[in-house]
Amino acid sequence: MNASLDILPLSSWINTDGKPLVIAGPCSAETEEQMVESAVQIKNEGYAHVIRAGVWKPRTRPGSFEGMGEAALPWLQTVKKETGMPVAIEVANPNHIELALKYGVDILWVGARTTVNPFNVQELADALKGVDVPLLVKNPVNPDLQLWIGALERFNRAGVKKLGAIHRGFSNAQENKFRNSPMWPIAIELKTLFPQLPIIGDPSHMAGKRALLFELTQRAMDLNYDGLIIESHRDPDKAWSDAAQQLTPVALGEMLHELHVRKKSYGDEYQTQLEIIREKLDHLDRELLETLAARMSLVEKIAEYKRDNNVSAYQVDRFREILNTRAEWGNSLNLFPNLVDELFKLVHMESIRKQTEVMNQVSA
Ligand SMILES: O=C(O)C(=O)C[C@]1(C(=O)O)C=C[C@@H](O)C=C1
Repeated sequence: MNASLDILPLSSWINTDGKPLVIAGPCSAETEEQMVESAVQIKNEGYAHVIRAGVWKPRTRPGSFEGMGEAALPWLQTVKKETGMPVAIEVANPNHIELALKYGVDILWVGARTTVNPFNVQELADALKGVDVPLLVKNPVNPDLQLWIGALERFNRAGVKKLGAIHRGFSNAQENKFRNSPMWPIAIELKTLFPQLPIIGDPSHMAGKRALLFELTQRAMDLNYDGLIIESHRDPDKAWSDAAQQLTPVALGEMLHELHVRKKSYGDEYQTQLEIIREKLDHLDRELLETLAARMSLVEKIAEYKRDNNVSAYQVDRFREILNTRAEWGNSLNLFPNLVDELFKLVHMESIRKQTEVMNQVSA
């Protein structure tokens, strides 16, 4: 894909002493007292760099608490005064941006339900022209990487260089363990395309419940995310929104303490050892591809034979047999069953594509 983003590194706009950025705070700003008390407790735990709060809440259905709106913004000024920490809120329209800037909000984020709509995103981007404020863009609710990239591009083209992405997971069509499925490969692909783009994990919205927070947070660290945005409330069970997924500031501190924060690399000796193993991997990958290419030429041979005899490309019985035997072989080699299953489904799809191409070739 031909795309590029001209962005500044995270460390140029916030100092985290080389640690992952931690943005913590209540789902919603409910009262000034709740906001300040939650923020002071978070500050006292010593792990967070930024206090978050929801001021305007996009809710699935009307009637639930939709945020305190502008009234909550002076409370965030009090939070800044009491803690000395920067504050971050979600914005969904140009008016939100204007108010956030008027009240000195330090970092903005765009929610998943906004990222999904390019008209909306463009309006926000236009409102941010000439404004020097860091902006984090949540993934769209649907698993569409292009839409996520499109939103990042719109902001970047409007001149937003202090830019990052928040991975909050994707809406589930069916019952799922997670409130929003992480679908990690989508975020990995984003990072692969834009290595300089900071990625912040949002385990709270992926999890939907406290019990799942740790595994998601650890996974984000294992994938070398640049930071975390986590909901924390002085009294989570009494929270006006997202009660089940919020942690007390102390519980959040305990959870972060348990976390293994991974490094990107580790010294010369480590690097030398790694290079030796990577060389072996290069060799094996090359062999893997040569084997695949040899397999494809046999598949092509079958295609010609099938074409001459007018036989269909797809052979269900043979494909089922392939899946079963390869699953057994994989099992005996200690390979993860999904890997073997998906690999052969992918290889088979390519066989079908190639065979239909060969079989439908108009002869010269
Ligand atoms: O065995 C065949 O008939 C093939 O064409 C090969 C192959 C394969 O890739 O292994 C491809 C398509 C069929 O559906 C089944 C198997």
